Amino acid sequence: MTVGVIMGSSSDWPTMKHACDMLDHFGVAYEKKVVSAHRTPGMMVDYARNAKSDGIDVIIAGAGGAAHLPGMVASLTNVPVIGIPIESKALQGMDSLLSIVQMPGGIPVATTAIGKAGSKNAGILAARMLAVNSPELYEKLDDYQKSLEDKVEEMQNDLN
Ligand SMILES: Nc1c(C(=O)O)ncn1[C@@H]1O[C@H](COP(=O)(O)O)[C@@H](O)[C@H]1O
Repeated sequence: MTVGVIMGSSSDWPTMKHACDMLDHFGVAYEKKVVSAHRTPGMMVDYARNAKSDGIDVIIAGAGGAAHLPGMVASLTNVPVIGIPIESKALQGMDSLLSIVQMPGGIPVATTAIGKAGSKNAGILAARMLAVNSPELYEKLDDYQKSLEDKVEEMQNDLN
């Protein structure tokens, strides 16, 4: 059970880190790599074509601007791809979002929100996908959900 975390540039890491933090939290194994559809197209094709045989069950792909990486990877494998739109400087990530979310029918990418929260959710979503075959992981996700309830209760207590 391994997640492949890929990103178009190391400059995406401050955002992508939040997905990895969640995978760490749930004890899900992952590998992380810089792979770019634009700068390393050959490497991207090899990565996506070999993902299944390399034991990768879910791919989390983050990219910013003309964010073609998640969609291109999804076109080359049937391993599910979660796309994270990185918050770009010029257009605040709207360019990344629209590049990732508007896939043509037939090649799905599960697109998250822009930036940090999206990245965090990508990590949780990958864990939820893997939990289909792991009661132990499902239990950890239940515990996490419960911890969110506890946090809200604390918030309420702070208000009182
Ligand atoms: N969107 C893509 C792809 C791709 O989609 O293949 N490769 C790099 N990039 C993005 O370019 C932005 C700027 O990269 P640099 O900071 O390296 O100049 C990054 O957000 C990266 O994801």
